[in-house]
Amino acid sequence: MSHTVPVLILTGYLGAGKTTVLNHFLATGRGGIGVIINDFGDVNVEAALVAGHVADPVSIAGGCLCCIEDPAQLDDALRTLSRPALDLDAIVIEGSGLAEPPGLIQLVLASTVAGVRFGGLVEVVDAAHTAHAEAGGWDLAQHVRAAAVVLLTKTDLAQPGEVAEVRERIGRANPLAMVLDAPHGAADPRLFFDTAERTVPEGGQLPLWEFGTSPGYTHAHHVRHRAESLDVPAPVDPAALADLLADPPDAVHRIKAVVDVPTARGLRRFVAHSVAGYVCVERAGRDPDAPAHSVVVAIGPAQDDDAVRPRLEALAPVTAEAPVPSARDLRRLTRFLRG
Ligand SMILES: Nc1nc2c(ncn2[C@@H]2O[C@H](COP(=O)(O)OP(=O)(O)OP(=O)(O)O)[C@@H](O)[C@H]2O)c(=O)[nH]1
Repeated sequence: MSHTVPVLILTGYLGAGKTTVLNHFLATGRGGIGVIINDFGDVNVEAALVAGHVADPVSIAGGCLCCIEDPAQLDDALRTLSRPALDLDAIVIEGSGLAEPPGLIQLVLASTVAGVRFGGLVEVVDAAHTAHAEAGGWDLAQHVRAAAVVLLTKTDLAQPGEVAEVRERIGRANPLAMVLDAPHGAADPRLFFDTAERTVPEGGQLPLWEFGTSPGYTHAHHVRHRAESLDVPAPVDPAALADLLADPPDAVHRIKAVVDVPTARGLRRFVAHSVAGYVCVERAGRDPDAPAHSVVVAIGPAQDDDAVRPRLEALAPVTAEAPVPSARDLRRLTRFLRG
């Protein structure tokens, strides 16, 4: 049989921890891994969050892969990454936070690229924010049903009893899935390969592909979400950003930002995340000669009244002439720094 590269699908609601799992996997795993990333918004921020761990993540932005009508973009990416010269052990597709697992599986199964095969689906579930995700239209049962492995993140933030309850609900929806705690993405990378190995079912094994081809499955377009973004050649106001992250408009579940902030010692770059108002900020390196650049994306269930745009616009531009933010304003952002 000719060699085919397994394609693993990584799904999970907005901010569940997919990139964290992927980065942990890439940092601790062995072998060559190709990565395909799908951003829901037009601004391609996800690749920057994975970059540094992998040579060239292939990025598909501007919409959910599971909704695209023309799969050529995905096939192009799979064709590129499955070239024998690259000799990759696996390809991981990180779905956007809105991707429906069956839709993605279907897409991989329907791929015309001869060098790949479907290698299983790993669903990442944020154990601390399921209620918020469900309020946004995410459906736990629907998401875990097609998974071979379910990874529970944010177990460190969950209330007592919350993790057990989520586990129990997952068990009811998909008794055959392997459910594992993966705080801060810490899952054994071998799992991914094992998942790939288990795609040919033996006695009772979940026939994963059926979820992608089941005649009973019609792609229900996910609850309409809106991504608003700010992409400016300028630094942002750290205090306004801290306020937005910690107290986002109701319609926003997820914010991710890669921003420059002016300080007394020049521009500093930060990566910031907010999931249901839970904030995490990290420092990032920047080329001192590079011009200022800030990207902020806010995503959530669409609502008619737009409270999001003005909050984004309030972040920037911070011009070269503007006074450097006070140490107090800077601390409002840096108090969320991890470690
Ligand atoms: N405390 C805690 N934070 C976590 C854990 N896993 C992920 N995070 C944080 O949650 C935030 C979102 O994580 P990501 O990995 O970017 O989530 P994602 O699912 O890729 O996000 P989208 O691509 O926007 O859907 C980041 O700040 C992570 O550091 C965890 O187990 N515990």
